[in-house]
Amino acid sequence: MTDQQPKQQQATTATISTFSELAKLADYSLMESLNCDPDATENGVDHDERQVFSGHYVPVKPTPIKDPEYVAHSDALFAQLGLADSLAKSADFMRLFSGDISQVPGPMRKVGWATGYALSIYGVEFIHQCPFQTGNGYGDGRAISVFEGVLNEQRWEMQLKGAGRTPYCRGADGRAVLRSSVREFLAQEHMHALGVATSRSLSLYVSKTETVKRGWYAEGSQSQNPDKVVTEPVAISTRVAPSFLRVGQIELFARRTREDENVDEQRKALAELEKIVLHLIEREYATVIDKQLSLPEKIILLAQAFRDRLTSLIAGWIQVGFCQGNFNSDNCAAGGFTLDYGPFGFADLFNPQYQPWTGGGNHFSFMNQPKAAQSNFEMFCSALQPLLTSEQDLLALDGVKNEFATVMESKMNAMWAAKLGLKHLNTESRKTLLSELQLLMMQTPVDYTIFFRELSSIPKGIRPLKKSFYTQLINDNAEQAAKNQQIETRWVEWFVQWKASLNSDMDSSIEQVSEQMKQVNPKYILREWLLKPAYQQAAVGDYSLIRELQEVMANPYAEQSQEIEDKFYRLKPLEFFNLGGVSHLSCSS
Ligand SMILES: Nc1ncnc2c1ncn2[C@@H]1O[C@H](COP(=O)(O)OP(=O)(O)OP(=O)(O)O)[C@@H](O)[C@H]1O
Ligand SMILES: [Mg+2]
Repeated sequence: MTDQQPKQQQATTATISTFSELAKLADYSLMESLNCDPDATENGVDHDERQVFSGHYVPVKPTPIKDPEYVAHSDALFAQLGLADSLAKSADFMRLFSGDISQVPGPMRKVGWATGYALSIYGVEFIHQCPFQTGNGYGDGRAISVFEGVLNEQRWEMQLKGAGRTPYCRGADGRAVLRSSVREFLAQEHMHALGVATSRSLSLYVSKTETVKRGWYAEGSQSQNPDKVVTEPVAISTRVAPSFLRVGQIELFARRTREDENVDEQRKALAELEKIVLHLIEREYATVIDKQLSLPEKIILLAQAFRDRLTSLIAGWIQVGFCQGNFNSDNCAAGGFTLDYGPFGFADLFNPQYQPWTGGGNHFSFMNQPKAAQSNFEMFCSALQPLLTSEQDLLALDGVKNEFATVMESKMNAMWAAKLGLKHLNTESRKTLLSELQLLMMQTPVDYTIFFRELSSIPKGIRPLKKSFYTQLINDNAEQAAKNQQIETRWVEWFVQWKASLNSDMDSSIEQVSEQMKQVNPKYILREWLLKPAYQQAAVGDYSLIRELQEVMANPYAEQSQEIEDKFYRLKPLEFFNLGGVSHLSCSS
């Protein structure tokens, strides 16, 4: 027997197969350094909207959904956490993750918590839009964390979404509907499978009897805004991440340091800011920032490390065709991963201005995401400033901030180069190769995923690439035919240039380069028109499409069966163009 075998056996026996074993792993020790809202009721039955003036969190008891039914769980995340699959349908587990925390065994607490955060949109602070005109009403309006603990040597937080009102609910119901919960549940795990950092999906339960009303689109509607009120079942999905700290949260405490003229209040606010920043380091950056360093040293390293993660994240989004849609600072995880799958979308057509959310505007569109991230990063750096006093430290932080665009650009270049199978895009001719490709993709237009996947096979000519062309969208008249001919000629020229670059970079076999390209150019992507039938069927109790999407989208870079290919590796059907709820959507809740 080798050394390896006993270890593997140990890993198997470490599986958590009962709820009480999971509960035993609860560990709130890091939270103890944080401040609880002094005005909160201790048992968390605090569900009315109100201003929260201070403290890092508010104890809140979730409101369970009525008659919960199991919809889905992520077997990939269960395996990573060491949870047995059988738990997902067990009574205790289901009770908690459908919102009933009243019966959990210790050391788990019978109360959850919500956090406040500030909001800035594209670098502009939003304060007066909160119901109290102070900014003290913004925060987790329907997200409630219920567990923090160490599983498989990593600390995780588990957070219910749609578990009822919190003091930050701003008059809303605190619920999430099945439609948006299915979208978020599937997208989170798909994103992980795509290799892009993200919060994860644990479980999804729906109520068999409780519904809420939401504005949505009538069948076949092309309206921009919802034109119908629909009654939808409520659901609770649970997401899991090392923490749910957002840029907006750091901003909130920084803002408070300059709000009050009273020196004592300022000092208190500064202490709260310092605590949340140290907590962020502990939760998200403990492995890269040494505990022994001084506060200013930690802060500069934190800014650098977050910049590194955030720029990689955005390059990852562009790589896979993802548009977050609403990339405000409150939807920007300070750990540098994807958070809040509300108005998101995976692009069918390549369009730099792709923006699935009708309320999002151009500034959060597909290719503007690097800029949106930069605004969030700048707000993050400004929020750290009150903790630095020396000129030298402030200059160092400014340096980290100012280099964002350069770092972002180099990550984008590396990402495009990888998608094209090239080693770099550093020369002028390579840059032209990329810009001409982007222009051609728009003018043709092409399906972003299918194009790069077909290119990854390194074809001999452009014919296979045409599989990605949306020629169906183009009018068939003489003028258009002439244009198409010109575009075709430009494609051929582009292809010849690309092949020449590929050959000049090639130091391994063509098969190896093709294989590498297939590792960054997914074959399967969670398109909105695939999600729609899945949540529609789920609303009538049929979860089979959700299961199928879970399986297919868990292996987005793999070749799968012919049947799967025929069904999922397809251009967007014509009837889905301009369709409300598919091509575009209003808010997501
Ligand atoms: N039905 C609702 N009830 C209470 N609050 C809500 C509801 N829908 C949205 N909110 C709150 O409005 C704010 C903005 O909504 P947004 O769509 O970004 O959030 P979300 O999808 O609920 O949140 P998250 O960022 O936690 O994924 C958030 O603070 C959110 O908690
Ligand atoms: Mg949000």
